[in-house]
Amino acid sequence: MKLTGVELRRIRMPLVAPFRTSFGTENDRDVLLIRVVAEQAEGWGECVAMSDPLYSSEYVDAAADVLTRFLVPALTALPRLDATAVAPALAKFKGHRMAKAALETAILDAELREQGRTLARELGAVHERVPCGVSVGIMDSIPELLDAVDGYLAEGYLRIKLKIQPGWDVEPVRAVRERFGDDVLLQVDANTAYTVGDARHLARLDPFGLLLIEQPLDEEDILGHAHLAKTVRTPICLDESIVSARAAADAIKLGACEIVNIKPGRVGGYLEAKRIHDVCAANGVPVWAGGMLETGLGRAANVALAALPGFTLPGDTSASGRYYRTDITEPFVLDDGHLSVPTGPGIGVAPLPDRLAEVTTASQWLTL
Ligand SMILES: O=C(O)CCC(=O)N[C@@H](C(=O)O)c1ccccc1
Repeated sequence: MKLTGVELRRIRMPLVAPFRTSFGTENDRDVLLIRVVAEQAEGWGECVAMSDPLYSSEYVDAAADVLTRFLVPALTALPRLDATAVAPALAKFKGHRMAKAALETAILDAELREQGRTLARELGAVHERVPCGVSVGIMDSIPELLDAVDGYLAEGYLRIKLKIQPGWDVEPVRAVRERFGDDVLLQVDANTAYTVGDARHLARLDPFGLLLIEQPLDEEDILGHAHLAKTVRTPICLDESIVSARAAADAIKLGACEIVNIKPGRVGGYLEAKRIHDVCAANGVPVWAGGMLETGLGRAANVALAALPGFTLPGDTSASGRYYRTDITEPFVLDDGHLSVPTGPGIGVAPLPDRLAEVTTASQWLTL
């Protein structure tokens, strides 16, 4: 593929409601999109970095900078450019996996559009629609939480994920179980808010039949999670810790997790995400698709990934309306608790020009 130009497009999308996690509250998303223009087609990628380095070390301004100064120039030096050449060409730059993922996705989207092939097919998808879960933030009160969960269950979500932190964990889980019963698929996500000294406290979640406890400890505390697994019966799932297929293999071998949340932005792109899926499948470890409040662009690609055979748990692949009143693509709408895998070439969706213009805050054209 011959690139003729790359656009860095910044958009601001208000959330339908504040989204609170153990590391902060999001009221709107400042999103960096990448559009690559090749001779035969163009492609889009969404950078999932947040505005502040609170989920991981990455943040949007840094992603825009590293793309402009290092990542995009490195690609223009390549004799032959296709999606599989991107990660090797960028490997010399340390970290910045979300920025790298967005660029690789845009190249992959353009390449697949040129060939008339879908991302789902490219990754090895085996389903045409995927079961959807929903992530529920930390709330000001238990009644407010129960109302939110009630609404999501009424919308048809097949799995509830509750954000937890010290002081908001056992009681909210108990309240949801008491109100909605034992059959609701329920899991919790701590976003690294606990320490291994909290093992006995976290074991108090065991009686509630949770699917998993997601990332209770620091992302670098792999052995801490392995130790925790000896005290807590509920399966441990890792998110922030799993930054590559190698990290997944190590964490599994060390007994640090029984389940993995795969987020393409966190691991450097959809090709690495597929490799993590394969490593987990080889070890009998179920995976599910995580989310980073993506617009319809990232959402489309995540739904394609979630259709791979090893994705046996509902993901955070919620409808567009979970976060945005109006998406920048045709909205993803829940149908009987599922989202359909896009069938168009590439990621299968593109921004609606008028809608994109409404939310655009900046645009930078990188000539190559
Ligand atoms: O449904 C979604 O897209 C969000 C799912 C979700 O809870 N994401 C969490 C996470 O830690 O997994 C998150 C929220 C905000 C920022 C980063 C990550």
